[in-house]
This record gives sequence, C-alpha cells and structure tokens, in this order.
Amino acid sequence: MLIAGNWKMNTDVDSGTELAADIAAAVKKSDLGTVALAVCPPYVSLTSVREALGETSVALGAQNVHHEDEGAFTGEVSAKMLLSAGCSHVIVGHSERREYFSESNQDIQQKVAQARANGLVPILCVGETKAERDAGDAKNVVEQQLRGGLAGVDFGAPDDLVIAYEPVWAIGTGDTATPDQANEMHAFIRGLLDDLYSSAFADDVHILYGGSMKPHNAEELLSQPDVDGGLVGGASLDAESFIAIAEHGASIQAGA
Ligand SMILES: O=C[C@H](O)COP(=O)(O)O
Repeated sequence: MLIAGNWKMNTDVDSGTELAADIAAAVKKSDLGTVALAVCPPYVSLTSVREALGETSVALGAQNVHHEDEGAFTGEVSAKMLLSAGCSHVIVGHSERREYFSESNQDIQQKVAQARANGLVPILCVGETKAERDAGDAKNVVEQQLRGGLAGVDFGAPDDLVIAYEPVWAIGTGDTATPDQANEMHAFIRGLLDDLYSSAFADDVHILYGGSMKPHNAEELLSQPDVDGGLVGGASLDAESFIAIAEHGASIQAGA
C-alpha cells in the first residue's frame, strides 16, 4: 500500500519543512508495517522537506514536471532538477492541471514518458467529472485518460508506475466516492493495465484512490481489494491525519 500526500499550492518553505518534520517524527513512532509513504510539496520546499524527512523512508514527489530535458522554458522544472532535489515520484495529469492549465492527454503522455526516461515514478491521475459520471461516461473518460497518458511508454516493473483514480467531483468536496464506486473503477483500470502490459504487471501496480480521503473514511476505502492506497490532498496537510490514514492501511494489511 502507498499513501501519498499532495500538498498542492499550500505551505511555504517554513511551514512545509515543519510539516515534514512532524510527519517524520510521527512515522518513527508508528508501526506502519509495509505501508509506504510519499509527500509531494510545492517545488520551492522540495529540498528542505527532503532534509526534514531525514532517514525515514518517506518518499519525495513533485506535483508536475516539464516534458523537455532543459532549455528556454521560463518557469518550468525538469525531471533532472527533480531528481537532484531528491524526488523519486512526480504527480502527472492531476485534474487541476487538466482543468486550470489545459493539459491534454497528449501533454500528459509526454510528461509520463519524460518521468519514466529519467527514472522518476509518475503518479498518473485519472478521473471523471460529475457531468461525465451522470452521463454514464465515467469509464470511457478514464479509459481515454489512461490509454492516452500511457501511450507508447513501457515500464520495467510495476513499481515504476502509480495510477491515482481521482473522481473530480470528490476532490476537496467531502463528497467521497463510495467504496464500491472506487473499487469498481480501480478494477476497471487494472483490466486496462492488463490489456496494455500484462496481468502480472497489472496485479502489482499501485492504484490509489484520491478525493476527500480522510481518517474517518480511509478504512472502508483502503479495505477494497483493488484500492492499493490513497492520494490525499487536504488531510495530508496535517501530520496526524496523514499518519492516521496510513495507520488504517497498516491495520488492514496486518489483517489481510
Ligand atoms: O491529489 C489529491 C486529490 O486531489 C485529493 O484532494 P482532497 O483529498 O483534498 O480531496
């Protein structure tokens, strides 16, 4: 199981470093078993967060990456820069990037390919809007996003890729997908990964759920057979909540 925190455009360098230090301290006190953690702070805090995480195994991720290696792209950040800051993961294709920055499936595919080429694990986000779900189009949209985002990219091992299913209507709204809705889409995504790669690969890829995951609903979501963790927004901005979600994951795994 993997629990990843997406801090979005929250925290400055001081508060982000403090949050990372709180998470590191909580991790040392908790028994999270085999549950892996990652945090994805804003770019400006990456190096100080890396330092604050210290010797813990909490992985560092970024929230975006440019698809070119380097050059005259003012304001952009490359995969190599992320690696040099200590990142192992990068979120790609978050619905906020799709909506507010007009990222297309083709743009996202280029970012996935660039992350992969540089040894970063892309956390590829997919998910439908409320209108798309109401129109009965959710699976179709997710399939296009998944096939579009992964087109032509090969992965050596299942750990080289993470998928996050984030229904747009559940993000930041408190309106979480039901465990059945989440599991149904996760199973569908796993079937697509089987078709694109292999069943062994599909079985082992982490498929995270994102969208108002909180300590009070984490257990029912994480106990679904095809839910392998969470991509947590709001609740990851509080070390106690973030670790509480991970602890739910650990107790589910311990009982499995
Ligand atoms: O990347 C994280 C998701 O957008 C979920 O955000 P949320 O937990 O605040 O709903």
